[in-house]
Amino acid sequence: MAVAARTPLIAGNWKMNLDHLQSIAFVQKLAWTLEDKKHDFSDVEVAVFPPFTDLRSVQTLVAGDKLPLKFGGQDLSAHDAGAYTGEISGAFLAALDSAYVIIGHSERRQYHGETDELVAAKVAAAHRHGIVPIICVGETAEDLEQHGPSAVPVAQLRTALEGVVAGKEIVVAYEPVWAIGSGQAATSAQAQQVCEALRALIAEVLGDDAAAATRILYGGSVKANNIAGFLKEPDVDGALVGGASLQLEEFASIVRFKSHVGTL
Ligand SMILES: O=C[C@H](O)COP(=O)(O)O
Repeated sequence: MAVAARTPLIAGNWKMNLDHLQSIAFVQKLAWTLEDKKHDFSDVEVAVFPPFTDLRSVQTLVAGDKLPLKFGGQDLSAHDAGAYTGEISGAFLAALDSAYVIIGHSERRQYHGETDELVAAKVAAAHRHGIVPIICVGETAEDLEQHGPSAVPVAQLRTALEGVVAGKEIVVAYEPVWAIGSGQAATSAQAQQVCEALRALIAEVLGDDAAAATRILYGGSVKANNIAGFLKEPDVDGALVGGASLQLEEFASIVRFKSHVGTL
């Protein structure tokens, strides 16, 4: 399939790490490090996903210092307002200038019982508030053994796409559950195989133009020493990084993956 140019996106999911003071220090240092290395943010986009309690601090810093970093929430509510204790509305994330929101991360599915249907409702909520959802899909080791590499992620995405508002941007993150935090990343060929299947599904459901424009990220034990291998694959457009996004130099090196080409 001929694809349009897609700006790579390196997204750092901090999970439940760094409080609001630590977030300010980290974002400042990350911006300085990338500026020092003359990183071109229009060439490779960078986004961080702090805990909710950090978002206002990060927004204030990014806006005040006019930093070219994007940021967003790690989740949002399917509801917009009301008696939903503990939930965070997409309206609140939008009011803090969140560009993106992560939806359906495997840890939300595993520890909070999130279903594909709820993920679809959250995708719709993100689009109602003008936030680009990063829709996470991925198979467990058991799924892989029983159903092969693409069946479960494709089925998860098929349902999630029911929440998409026509014409609005999405990002998809393929994260094999067995690769998350395990130190055992998928091979770039494995990532490509599933990302290609996900792009074919997007073409089937949303059309060829949407498929060509949609960025598909790989996530799962991404490090500075394997990122360039993933990004050389035609259907991998970036990475959703967990543990390594908390290590300043490592994350900055992942962002600068183009400088690793030739070291593979
Ligand atoms: O959202 C990020 C993923 O869960 C990957 O985490 P990891 O890079 O620590 O394996």
